[in-house]
Amino acid sequence: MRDGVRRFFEQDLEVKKSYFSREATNKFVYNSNFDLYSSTACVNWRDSFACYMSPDPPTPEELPVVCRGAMIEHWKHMMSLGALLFELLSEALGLSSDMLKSMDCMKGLFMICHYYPPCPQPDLTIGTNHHSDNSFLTILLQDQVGGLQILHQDCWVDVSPIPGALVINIGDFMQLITNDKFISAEHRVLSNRTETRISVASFFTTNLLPNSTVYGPIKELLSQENPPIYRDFTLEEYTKGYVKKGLNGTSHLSYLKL
Ligand SMILES: O=C(O)CCC(=O)C(=O)O
Ligand SMILES: [Fe+2]
Repeated sequence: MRDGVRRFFEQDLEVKKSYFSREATNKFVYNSNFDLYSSTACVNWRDSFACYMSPDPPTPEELPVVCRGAMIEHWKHMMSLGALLFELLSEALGLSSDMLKSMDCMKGLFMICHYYPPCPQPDLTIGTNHHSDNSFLTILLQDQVGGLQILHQDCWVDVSPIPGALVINIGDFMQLITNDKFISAEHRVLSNRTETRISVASFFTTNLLPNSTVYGPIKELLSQENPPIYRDFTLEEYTKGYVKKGLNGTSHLSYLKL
């Protein structure tokens, strides 16, 4: 998969250009900084391409030839791993194992592939600014370069790459529906001077696709001692606000606080 991502970004510029778009609901888009024009957040040192893989998978022809096989293969693995993770998380909440799946938490899979070129002055920029993901869950594949950090007790901690390992992040939607039982992971990516870094983030969300499903804190998790913290929302509504705010280091969760 990482080789496929590299092939896409390192191919002929004219071919790459044909995929460029800022139309966020297009099935496949290639651009730099999705929030470049929508927010005042600082610009990040990376290019990305993204694709809506579920619920309506692209035809192979809709994907770039240099990475289409890898993307389809990776997506299938993400769907089966996602199913297992949602079952385990449901059980961890004391709910029936199919609860999160039955709420359509894995209806949408939005795959984002990042390419972080080396930066001559890494201290003056950042690869990906401080944020938590607008997903239920994100499965992240990173290469061996490093740079990913997670915020733990107000300190940035390196998430050092482990060969063969994936990073699983709880996203904002999971925090919202579990009424803070699970907390979304705040993270960022540093730039480096010498090496290109590649990562693939598989977001379980329908993102900006029309989706009228209304989510809110799961009733079974609420009680008199644990009243709802958040109001109901749709994934589309949340994501629109999230894109507008951009990756500016502040959480969008407070927007839904009761
Ligand atoms: O490149 C990475 O390791 C992280 C990317 C990321 O945080 C994201 O796509 O939300
Ligand atoms: Fe992220």
